[in-house]
Amino acid sequence: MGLFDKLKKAFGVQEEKPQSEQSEAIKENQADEQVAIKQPELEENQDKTTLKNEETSNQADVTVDEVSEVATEKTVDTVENKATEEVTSVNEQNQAQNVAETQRYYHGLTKSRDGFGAKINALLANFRSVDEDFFDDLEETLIEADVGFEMAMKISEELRNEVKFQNVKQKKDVSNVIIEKLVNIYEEEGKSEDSQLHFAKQGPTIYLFVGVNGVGKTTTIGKLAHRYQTEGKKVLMAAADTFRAGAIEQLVEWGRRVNVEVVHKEEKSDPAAVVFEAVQKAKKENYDILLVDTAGRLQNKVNLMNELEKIQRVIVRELPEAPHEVILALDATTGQNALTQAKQFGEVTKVSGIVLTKLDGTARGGIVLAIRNELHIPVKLVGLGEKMDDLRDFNSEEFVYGLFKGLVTQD
Ligand SMILES: Nc1nc2c(ncn2[C@@H]2O[C@H](COP(=O)(O)OP(=O)(O)OP(=O)(O)O)[C@@H](O)[C@H]2O)c(=O)[nH]1
Repeated sequence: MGLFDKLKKAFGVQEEKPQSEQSEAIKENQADEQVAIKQPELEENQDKTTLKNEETSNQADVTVDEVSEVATEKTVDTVENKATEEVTSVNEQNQAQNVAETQRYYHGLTKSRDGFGAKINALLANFRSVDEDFFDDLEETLIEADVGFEMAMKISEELRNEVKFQNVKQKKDVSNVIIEKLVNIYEEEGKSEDSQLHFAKQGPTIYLFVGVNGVGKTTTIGKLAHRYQTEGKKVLMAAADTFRAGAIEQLVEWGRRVNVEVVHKEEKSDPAAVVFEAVQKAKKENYDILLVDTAGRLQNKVNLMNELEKIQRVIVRELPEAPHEVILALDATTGQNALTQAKQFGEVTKVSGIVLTKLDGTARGGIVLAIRNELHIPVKLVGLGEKMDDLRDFNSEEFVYGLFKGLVTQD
């Protein structure tokens, strides 16, 4: 089933209620709805549970082969019950985690969802017939929502065809077709995208963070350090943004807050020297992961390129497979500016993934679609708030649900 069909199926739950009751029902029954959204996964989990139960029960049969029949029945019963209880509890935990994840995305994308919904509704309210003026307005609306110029043109073109072939007759069909196109193009473009964060097979993993000041790079590094530290990993950070004294202090402060050591030197020292020291320490003292903050001065591209090349040379000399990720931090609230920054950074270094920060603070979540369609760099992490655990692995489906929930209507 395609992503849009899943979306329709998931949102079908709301459609059974009258329009006026919907918003109240959404608030009250959010948890129920999240479970409904996850139904295919639930079914899948239940299948797995049955499988596991069958395996456990087979193992139990072998164990009790040599004992008396009565004892056998009792033992099998106990083993089966215990196994079922254990699997059920794992299942419940998974379900709870899925619901929590859906809710995070849903809340984190409130501004974007409302902004996008309002734009589409305003557009639909303004036109009587689907004519050329409508298509002009549609293109403008989509560009304003930051889905990107190319995508806006593509959707407008495809909608023209649908209208021509009479597949679109009513207003509600129009908004469905717009979202269907957005979702389908987004899904199609992401087929070969790898949104996983990669780790070293052995020895320390190194992530290099790039991005201009103020985008939330240091905050992301701090949040990630906290995540890995909580998972029991040995984490180290390197303050290789030596250009600004403030940047060093900020990372040191994060280190204090999350109880992670930070390698740093004085302001204006050679960033590659900081990285060299940090990599040596990570190797010698068996750290699992090293997170490197760098200065993102795009104003002087040649300097930036030289600096990043030197840092990477130092890393590769010590650990030939590293860095395992070069992550570009982009601020979602800056819209198209973020795309421009990504293109410029792409010219100076090979970026393996994007962390899109402050997604909770923007009404233009469409930027995620534009990044995929125009840049082909996977978004690997998203910032959905200021709290430490508001940094999430990017989940494409949750994102689409969170952005379009309530905008799709049933036939
Ligand atoms: N709402 C929200 N705020 C965020 C998020 N990520 C970062 N911020 C805030 O954005 C502001 C700037 O973040 P910083 O980490 O200081 O930005 P940074 O300084 O780019 O990093 P430097 O490149 O070192 O200058 C801070 O107030 C953060 O709390 C997010 O996902 N959501």
